[in-house]
Amino acid sequence: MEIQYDNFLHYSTRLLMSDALGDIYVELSKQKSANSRFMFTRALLRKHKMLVTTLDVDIEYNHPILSTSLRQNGNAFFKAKLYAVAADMYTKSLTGSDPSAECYALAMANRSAAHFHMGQYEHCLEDARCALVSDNYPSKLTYKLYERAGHAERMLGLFERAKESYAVCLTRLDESDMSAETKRKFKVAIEMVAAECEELMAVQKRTMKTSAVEHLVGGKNKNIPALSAFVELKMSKNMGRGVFATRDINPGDVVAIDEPYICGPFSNTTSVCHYNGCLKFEIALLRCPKCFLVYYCNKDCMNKDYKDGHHLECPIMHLIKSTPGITKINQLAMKWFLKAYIKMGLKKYYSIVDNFSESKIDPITRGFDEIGQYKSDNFLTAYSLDCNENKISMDVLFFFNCIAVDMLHYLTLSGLIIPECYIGTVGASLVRILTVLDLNSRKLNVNAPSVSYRIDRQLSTPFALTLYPTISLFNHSCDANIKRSGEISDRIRVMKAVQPIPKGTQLYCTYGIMFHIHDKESRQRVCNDRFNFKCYCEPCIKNWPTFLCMEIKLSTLNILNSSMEDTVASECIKFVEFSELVEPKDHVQHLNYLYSFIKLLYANVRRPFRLYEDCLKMISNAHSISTKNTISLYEHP
Ligand SMILES: C[S@@+](CC[C@H](N)C(=O)[O-])C[C@H]1O[C@@H](n2cnc3c(N)ncnc32)[C@H](O)[C@@H]1O
Repeated sequence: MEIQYDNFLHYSTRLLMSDALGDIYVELSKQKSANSRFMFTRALLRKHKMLVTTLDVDIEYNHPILSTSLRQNGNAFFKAKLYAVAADMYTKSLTGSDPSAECYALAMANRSAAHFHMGQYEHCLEDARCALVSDNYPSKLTYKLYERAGHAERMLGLFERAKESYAVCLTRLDESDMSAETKRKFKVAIEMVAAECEELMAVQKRTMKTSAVEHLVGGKNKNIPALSAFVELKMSKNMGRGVFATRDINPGDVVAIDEPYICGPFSNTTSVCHYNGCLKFEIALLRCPKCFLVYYCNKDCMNKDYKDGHHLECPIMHLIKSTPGITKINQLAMKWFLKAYIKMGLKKYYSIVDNFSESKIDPITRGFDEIGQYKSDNFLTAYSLDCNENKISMDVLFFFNCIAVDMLHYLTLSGLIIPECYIGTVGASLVRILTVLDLNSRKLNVNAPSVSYRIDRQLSTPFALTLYPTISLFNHSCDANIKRSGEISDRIRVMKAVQPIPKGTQLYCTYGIMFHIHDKESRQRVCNDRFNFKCYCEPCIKNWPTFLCMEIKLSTLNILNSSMEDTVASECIKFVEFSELVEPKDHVQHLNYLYSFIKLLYANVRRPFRLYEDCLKMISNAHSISTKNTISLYEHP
């Protein structure tokens, strides 16, 4: 099996070097419960001194005299209008100073001014914001930073934000040591630019596109509010629980609108707010002034995150980032654990995870609350999602236990107090959280122009990792009949039917593998290696050919209903003409035509059939640009 975890051999190699690897996997498999597996692993890592003993990191930077002199050199270059050289000097000054010291904040502020003069408004904002969160920036100069931030925002077209910055600037004027007359003139100038922003905002509003609001077909499901009323949960022999249609569902129908239970940044992204549930894009985020590793769109998110657990996570961020496994999953697991633990308190958290026993629950009602509701914002719903804890091999399970031991140990060093009698259960819960995320977490990508402020800065990479508990109920098919709709950066995820789904049929999404692109062997390998299951979808069972080997012409072999042959043949000719004439960006305007064509083929042609797959692709692509992210989650007509 291909291992996708970083540093997978980290723990086993260290044990091997201490001559202690022995029969560890056999011993682990003998442990009767998840708690005892965790305690066994913890004892082993402790015995072989594999746990860190201190949170201290050796960073040698605090040369205030050198820093100050470099900054003063920078100021001289700045005065001579040599802004690039000045910025370089300020950077050198920053390198030598303690991030919590005044000289650091001053160098940052001065560099923001240099960036402004070079027309680098995004960098200017980044630096200005960084100086503003410092407790040591002189308050008599704060108005200047807000003025500069406002100017940079105005240049970037962020008029509303600029107006806010100017407003704060005016409130900080009293702290300045300007003369009364200078202050008066300064105030008039700021009020003028703020009024200009107001006018530009009005123009922006007039030219903004109106957004569509999505609704679940048939309204909300009574028991699973993020799903449509036209579906139900049912068990199937090969796939466990799954979502089935209780009425005919048409292409374009919305079948799920889900919000993440938990979400976090994808690796070191610095353009999206790290606070769970925000994920707002910003040009210049605020950095946590202590760990410098977490970014926020504003102070409110920073404060909320601190309360949700960042105060415990902050001193150990550098350790979490270097823990083996998948860093972003480890980080998300830590976030999830702290959020739940802090919200519920130790006793309640302990009792919930201790009472949870997957084997004792009816699989169909797993994750439902006491009043029969399955809600994506509920801890137990997310916690009871399908995970591979009982399917993964012992070496992988040992690896996850080691990560959980490390993470819990960091937390105790960071000040979390967990009595010894609770450690086994709490540690085992962390292993479960890690495995749930490993199977169910999804990437949130970005490649849409609307999330990038500059055309030349368009991104196409994952920016967040998320867990959607209701969408995780959908099983996979290499021929998905539902797909996500809207921009791929939308936090609220909308799933729409892309094919007809007759009553009684299962709704399938894709876990990233599609029959028309990947052959059966490679699909089965990914399902097995990445998700630990053997795929039982129709294309796998019937070994459907990939796109290039697919039937392209109509014949008696693929026509299901001979009385419809002529109609289907003439519609196919029209469709080919359509594909040649209409550009992909315009398919969205022809969705009703595409829906009717795919319905005609679904009823009359045996699959796989090339034109059906072409039409399916067009529908999926059109869905990905046909909606915008103003979606009301729990409101239906
Ligand atoms: C995200 S969960 C889907 C919901 C899950 N069936 C449940 O009972 O809650 C993923 C798991 O469903 C099963 N599964 C999903 N798609 C499958 C497929 N095409 N063939 C076989 N099993 C599948 C596998 O056990 C997989 O680990």
